[in-house]
Amino acid sequence: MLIGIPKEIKNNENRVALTPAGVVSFVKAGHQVILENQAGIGSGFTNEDYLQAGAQILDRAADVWSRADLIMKVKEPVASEYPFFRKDLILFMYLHLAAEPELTRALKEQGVTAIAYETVELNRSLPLLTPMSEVAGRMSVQIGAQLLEKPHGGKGILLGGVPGVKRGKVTIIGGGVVGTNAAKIALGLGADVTIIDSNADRLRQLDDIFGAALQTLMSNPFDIAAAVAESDLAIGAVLIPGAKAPKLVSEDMVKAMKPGSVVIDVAIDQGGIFATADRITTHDNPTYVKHGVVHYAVANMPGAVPRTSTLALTNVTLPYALQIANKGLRQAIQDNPSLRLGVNVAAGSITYEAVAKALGEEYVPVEQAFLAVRA
Ligand SMILES: NC(=O)C1=CN([C@@H]2O[C@H](COP(=O)(O)OP(=O)(O)OC[C@H]3O[C@@H](n4cnc5c(N)ncnc54)[C@H](O)[C@@H]3O)[C@@H](O)[C@H]2O)C=CC1
Ligand SMILES: CC(=O)C(=O)O
Repeated sequence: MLIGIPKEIKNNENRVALTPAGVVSFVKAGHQVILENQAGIGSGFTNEDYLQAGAQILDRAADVWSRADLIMKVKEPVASEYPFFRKDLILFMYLHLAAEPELTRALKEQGVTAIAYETVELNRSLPLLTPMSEVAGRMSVQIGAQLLEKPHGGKGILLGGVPGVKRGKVTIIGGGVVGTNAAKIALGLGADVTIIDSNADRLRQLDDIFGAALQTLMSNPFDIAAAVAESDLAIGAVLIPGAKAPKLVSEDMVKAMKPGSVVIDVAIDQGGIFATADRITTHDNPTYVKHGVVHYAVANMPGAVPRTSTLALTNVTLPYALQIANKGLRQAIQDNPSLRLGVNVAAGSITYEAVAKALGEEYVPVEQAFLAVRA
């Protein structure tokens, strides 16, 4: 198979979908890799590194897209990439389609097979989302702490406090991978941390992990409102796989926060859980102020720490990509139910139920979608 790696073009997205080590694995398995000029440079990998690994470098993105059978990227295609879509193309990358109706339409119209990293599922976990959630969870507190500083628009609070002065309050809504990693860093800084989740078993696990240092709360509007109102930093970390994020924090709840408080909606890639996170921001211009509260809503947070993120992401995506290349797509998804769950669009249909529901469209199981084409 011919695997294509375009350079990421989203704002400040410095990750790349394949490392030179990944190229070696593909080449050893009898495949070819074509890479856009300088695609890896933001992550510290030069053209020379890729050439030595056995890849071919092409100058133009259009050539990579038009020649490859399988395009691996990190982030979802942006509008200028839609013209590259074609019927026999396989895409493997983050897609977040519940929040991307235009992209979904373009994929369906062109008959592309689109596999989303974020819905590949193994033993009730999301192995291709996990490492980036670890990164974003840790970053959320690092960034929140900085935004709370006065020169960054915050109320001038040091999250850990100092002896004789109260520590800052952090509320994390969603206690999965992002939430747990945010809690780790916030507790490490000495903050007063509360995690809210709708899953009682998850709250028990968190209590076992962190002990009395962490306050756990069951998710309901009353407790969310009370916790958010008294937070210096509130973090959105809820996920219902494939679906649009539920708006758990209303505009009134945000209005009840003190001026200079900070909201980091990590779940913005799925639409966000704060009603006031009404736009996606970029690393160039990451914040805006609404009701006196500083909001951060960057959908590609790990793109700012690309060296760590590229290595962590490609560690987990490569084995799945190799299965697609070695067996062909249809055999690979037949043999591996985890990978099958990643197929969001195929043969002109939406093949992931939560995405179809979020967009108000018909859901067609992937086998049926392929059969319809053959018939
Ligand atoms: N902005 C960015 O750059 C990044 C965003 N993300 C996003 O962060 C979000 C969270 O991801 P993960 O932590 O990996 O997901 P996860 O599946 O590990 O955790 C989600 C948690 O939300 C909880 N939850 C579900 N409904 C809830 C409700 N009504 N109230 C409270 N909790 C509820 C679940 O029980 C679960 O513990 C996702 O949208 C993911 O795509 C992840 C990485 C980077
Ligand atoms: C999860 C995701 O969308 C990201 O890492 O950018």
